[in-house]
Amino acid sequence: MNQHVIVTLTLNPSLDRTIEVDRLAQGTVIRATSARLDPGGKGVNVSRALLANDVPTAAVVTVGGADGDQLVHLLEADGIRLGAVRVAGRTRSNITVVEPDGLVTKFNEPGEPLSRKELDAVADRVLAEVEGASWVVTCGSLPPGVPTDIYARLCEFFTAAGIRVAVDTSGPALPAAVEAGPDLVKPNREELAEAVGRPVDSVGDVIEAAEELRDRGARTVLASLGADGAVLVEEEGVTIGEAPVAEPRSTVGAGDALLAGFLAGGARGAPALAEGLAWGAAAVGLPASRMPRPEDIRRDIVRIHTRPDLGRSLIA
Ligand SMILES: Nc1ncnc2c1ncn2[C@@H]1O[C@H](COP(=O)(O)OP(=O)(O)O)[C@@H](O)[C@H]1O
Ligand SMILES: O=P(O)(O)OC[C@H]1O[C@](O)(COP(=O)(O)O)[C@@H](O)[C@@H]1O
Repeated sequence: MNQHVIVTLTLNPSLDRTIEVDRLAQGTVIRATSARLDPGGKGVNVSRALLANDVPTAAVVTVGGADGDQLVHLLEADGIRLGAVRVAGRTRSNITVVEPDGLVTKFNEPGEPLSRKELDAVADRVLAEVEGASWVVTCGSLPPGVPTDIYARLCEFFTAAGIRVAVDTSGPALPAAVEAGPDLVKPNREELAEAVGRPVDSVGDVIEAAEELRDRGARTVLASLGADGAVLVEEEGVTIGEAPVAEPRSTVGAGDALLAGFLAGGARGAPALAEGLAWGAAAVGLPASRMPRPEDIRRDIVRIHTRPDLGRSLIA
């Protein structure tokens, strides 16, 4: 029975290698103080977070080469319901360097091209998973050469089939998907600014940009703003909140945890934004891209602003 499963699609997943260093300095040899390997990619992380919190999920991913085998191995070890589509190109590795104050520097590989036949196989695999699903979550960057409108086309297809679609992507794929009328988009500040073609410097700017994406087709916009929390703009109005983290450990995957918590909250009838903020904050307090478990999540730190200051400048 597939009822209420949240299906994620990651066309460009990764092995996420995270190293912690005392200080990042270019042109020197730096000894890492710790190293960790996680399965990665935005949809993969959303599924990992949902699974860790007992929300039914399935992850569809492309996998290639020995690194693809390792990705499958890591996800199977986690117990994720996996739709792995074998492709010719090697699965990429993304490297994150974390400094003691939680400052993150990321090196994301572009990934390898997917052929038309491989894309058709991915679409077939998603179709096999989605029957009766509550959401399809299409996530992450597109590998080189993949048509920019692929998320838009998937969105039109699944929306017509009565399945809600969430999109978390960057670059030209985001505005293209917005036009296709997804139920939810989750841009971060940079992605939002790029999508509207102007800077987003204050909470008021975020709301204006999110409203523009709604005018263009997105039903709901969940804009994530790092340490500034998140802004939800939907038909019912605007909700703004944050969940402060005293000692950030790693922000990698925080956006994915926010999105997973938001979807899980909605599915459980809990206030979705508050749940997303609690999951996002919990992810920030954990090393590398570790996804929070129930015992990591503190709902008491979430603040929903009833009288937000719309002129407030964003932190960074
Ligand atoms: N330094 C931080 N302190 C507290 N929460 C944070 C911090 N960084 C990120 N978050 C939480 O994680 C969410 C996603 O982070 P953000 O950087 O906006 O997204 P992404 O990871 O997609 O770029 C934020 O909306 C917020 O809830
Ligand atoms: O597809 P992209 O944009 O290159 O992002 C992939 C990376 O994003 C992550 O999903 C982390 O996401 P965020 O830090 O943006 O929340 C990593 O697991 C992965 O390495």
